[in-house]
Amino acid sequence: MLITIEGIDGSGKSTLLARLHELLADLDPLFTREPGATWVGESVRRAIAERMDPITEALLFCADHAAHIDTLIRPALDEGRLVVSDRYADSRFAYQPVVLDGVLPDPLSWLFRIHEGWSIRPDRTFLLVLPIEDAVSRLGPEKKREYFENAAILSRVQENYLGLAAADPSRFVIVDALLPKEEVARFIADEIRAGARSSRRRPRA
Ligand SMILES: Nc1ncnc2c1ncn2[C@@H]1O[C@H](COP(=O)(O)OP(=O)(O)OP(=O)(O)O)[C@@H](O)[C@H]1O
Ligand SMILES: Cc1cn([C@H]2C[C@H](O)[C@@H](COP(=O)(O)O)O2)c(=O)[nH]c1=O
Repeated sequence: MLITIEGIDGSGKSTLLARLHELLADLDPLFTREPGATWVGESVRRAIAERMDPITEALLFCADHAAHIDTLIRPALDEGRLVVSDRYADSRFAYQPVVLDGVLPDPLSWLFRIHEGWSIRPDRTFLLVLPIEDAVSRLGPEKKREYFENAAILSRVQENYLGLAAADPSRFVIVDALLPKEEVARFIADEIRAGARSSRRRPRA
């Protein structure tokens, strides 16, 4: 079963993942992330830091996703393991349309087409949602942030996430990221456990 955790910068994903490691340890999940689970992720970080052109950046994120699926996600799913990824394809569908706005006529369709035929659809996606000003204040001083991490961009990214969730309500679970950390983690851990139990009863398609 493939679970993904999504949300804007500062929504609490890393904090949540650290707690899920403890709460779900008995299920022996593969915890992984994008970008950064493969060496391709290092080129992505470099592209972000150097403000490479947006198409190069988008394609590097996609290359990281392909390598991530090939080397980690597919093998783990084939072994029947639970996989929990901190960011996944929806990060592309939420962030890159903002960065590619004005560069391509229809960035989201372009991104969907690039993923077609090889990406693996998550079984469930938990989307952490919070007011932009809370996310930005959690991120700390402006000069230390990556260029995505400003209120104007994050507000558009969160709108994109909410659009994706509205279009796919059976996959997305929207979670109030202002709730106390422990409440967020326990709610999501319980949902993952319930999903894992029912997927054991169902053969994989
Ligand atoms: N539910 C919460 N309530 C209050 N503060 C929180 C909550 N979750 C996380 N935080 C705090 O918000 C800050 C950002 O959290 P975290 O690094 O987990 O976010 P993130 O989504 O992983 O960000 P990024 O995508 O930029 O890596 C941290 O200081 C963390 O302690
Ligand atoms: C996977 C992915 C990520 N991003 C952005 C989102 C963040 O601002 C940075 C780095 O991710 P982190 O986990 O918060 O450190 O990259 C993106 O724009 N597109 C993507 O596909």
